[in-house]
Amino acid sequence: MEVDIGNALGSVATPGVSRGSLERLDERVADAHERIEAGIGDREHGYAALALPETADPDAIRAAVDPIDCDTLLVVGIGGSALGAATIADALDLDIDVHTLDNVDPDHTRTLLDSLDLSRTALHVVSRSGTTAETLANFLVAREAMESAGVDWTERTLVTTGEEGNLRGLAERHDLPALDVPAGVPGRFSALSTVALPVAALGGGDVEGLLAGAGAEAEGLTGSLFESPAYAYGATTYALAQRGWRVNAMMPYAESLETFAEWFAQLWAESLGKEGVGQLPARALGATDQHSQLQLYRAGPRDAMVSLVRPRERGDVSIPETDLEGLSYLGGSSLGELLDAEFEATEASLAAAGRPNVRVEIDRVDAHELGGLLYGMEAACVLAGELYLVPTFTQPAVEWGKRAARGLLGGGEFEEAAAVEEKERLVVD
Ligand SMILES: O=P(O)(O)OC[C@H]1O[C@](O)(CO)[C@@H](O)[C@@H]1O
Repeated sequence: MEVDIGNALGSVATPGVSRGSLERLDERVADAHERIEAGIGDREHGYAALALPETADPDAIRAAVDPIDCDTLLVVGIGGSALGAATIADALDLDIDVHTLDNVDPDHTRTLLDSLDLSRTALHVVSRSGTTAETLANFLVAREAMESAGVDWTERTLVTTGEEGNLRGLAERHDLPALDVPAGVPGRFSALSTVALPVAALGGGDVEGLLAGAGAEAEGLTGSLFESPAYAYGATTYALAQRGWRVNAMMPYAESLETFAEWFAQLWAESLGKEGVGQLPARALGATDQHSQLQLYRAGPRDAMVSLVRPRERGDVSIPETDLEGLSYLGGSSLGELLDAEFEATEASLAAAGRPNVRVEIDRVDAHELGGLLYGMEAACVLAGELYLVPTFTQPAVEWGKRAARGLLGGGEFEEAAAVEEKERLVVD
């Protein structure tokens, strides 16, 4: 990935980041890089994610999926246990249909299961903890649907999970093919592992290409934001947040990268949102959200930076010549040219309003470039966590709600459940 931070500088954005500040910040980047390298080398919790280009084992993943013959894959997982696979499936041309069950909306789950030929569908059930309620509930519902359809689910279910937990027990009891989640890799950093790569392996995708792209980005991690695109992105977004730009709108200009923005949102929010700091990741899509969100990013509170992402190469569709009044300027050009013009125009429009934005470019949306983009954003996030001085690899704040929900469902005594009952009420209807 290539990162252009020109429109984050003080000469463009108000407030922006001066070159002097970037140079001073680069001293901290050098220290942080040493810390990160040491963590990678020692396979420390969290940092181990940045070793995946070396440690992931495509052959083991392929061996696990080889027995499974399907036209459709249903990924049953949530958060980091689903978003990586969904991003890969959305971006790459796979020869299977991929659906994700990453919520417990009864209508959606029912409609999706009813729409599938379950005899040609495989399940990939993914949970690092092996205890996540939504994932296990959806698995039980999907399994029952397969049984009702007379389909032997044990023939078509792959599991990725930790050493312990309900899911591990289930896999052993039914002798299901099971992959281990990589040690020391939090869910949101696990796209390039046994958590998400099976979708590429099952769908004829280029698993080695994904890892090679990530590896190339890893080689680019030097101790300076002026040399490493990932660190340039991580350091600049941090510096902008310090100057009040607390929202980061991730805006890819490719439909195939829409889910990437969702994946990025978990990475950025769950890693950096703690101890009162962090940046709110907003999901946007270019050019579509120029016609919905851009007004706010250009003229709303001075708190939103925009990250514009695009592939330099893409297929294209020419726009037919027309003599329709006012449209002849479009005739003879192409949708790709229009999209690129929109990208550059939006970038310039934000700059003209003194609103910071960062450009992220990849050559094209393929396995290699996607691997590099995912890895680059993970490394950017790890660096930003070092600069924010927060524990990047934990997410303690999500546990309160889990205990409350479990208590409400009779899954044990939890004071949080009681707090739900005591909700303050001022109902207007
Ligand atoms: O893989 P698991 O343990 O089911 O967790 C799913 C997701 O839930 C979280 O723990 C948040 O609740 C995320 O960090 C994680 O990606």
